[in-house]
Amino acid sequence: MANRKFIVGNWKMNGLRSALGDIGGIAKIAEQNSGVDVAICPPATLIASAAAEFPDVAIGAQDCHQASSGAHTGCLSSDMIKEAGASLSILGHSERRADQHETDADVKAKAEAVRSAGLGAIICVGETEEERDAGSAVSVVCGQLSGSFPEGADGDWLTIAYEPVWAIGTGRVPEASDVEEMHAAIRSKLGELMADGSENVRILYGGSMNGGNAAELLAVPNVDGGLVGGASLSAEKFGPIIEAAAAF
Ligand SMILES: O=C[C@H](O)COP(=O)(O)O
Repeated sequence: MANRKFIVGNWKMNGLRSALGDIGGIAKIAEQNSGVDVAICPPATLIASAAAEFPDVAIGAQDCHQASSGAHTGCLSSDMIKEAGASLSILGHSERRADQHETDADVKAKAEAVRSAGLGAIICVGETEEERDAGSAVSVVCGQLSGSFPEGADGDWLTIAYEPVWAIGTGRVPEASDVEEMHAAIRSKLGELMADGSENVRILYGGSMNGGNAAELLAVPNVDGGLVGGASLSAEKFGPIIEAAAAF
């Protein structure tokens, strides 16, 4: 499984019903590049219609509450996103860690809830610019990974996304050597955290990936795909990334 690239679009808080056509366009490109796994994570309001209209592309959520039900106004459970048609959820994105104060413990609980529902999880980790400048990027990211890691995980449903916070939406991308160092550290940490199957966990890079830099980033050892924000919002921009992944 780890030899198939995985390209995931995170639409964040973008997209009304009028954007469903873009998902259709992306689904078509995904179908033409069947050697790549592709998923789109639109806002929760579009999950059901996207999943119904485009059953051949994986649709994911951007978050999920750790509880199965209860007094959590505005939140969605893993069963709810599954019923809507999601097959996976992004968890612990740095924007949620910052804006909603999500902790590693929250992300771990969310991942366990997602697994219980039979969904895939993409757990996000990444350092701030200050942490990188201080030389602590690898220890920060490995610490986040350990703290966010679900109990007893095997490799089949789990993906890790390394997203340096300072590269998200900025047009700045780390040196390939820095990406290589971090992905190797994550791979090694996964080996410590998992009894077996760690080699099957895909590690995505995220942060200003686009059609112009995707091939170089995807060629870095242990980069098994991409988690793409701004460049996933249209088939025109996302297509070249999927096509770059298909070349591996
Ligand atoms: O989840 C996606 C990432 O935050 C990357 O966003 P970006 O591609 O707009 O930099």
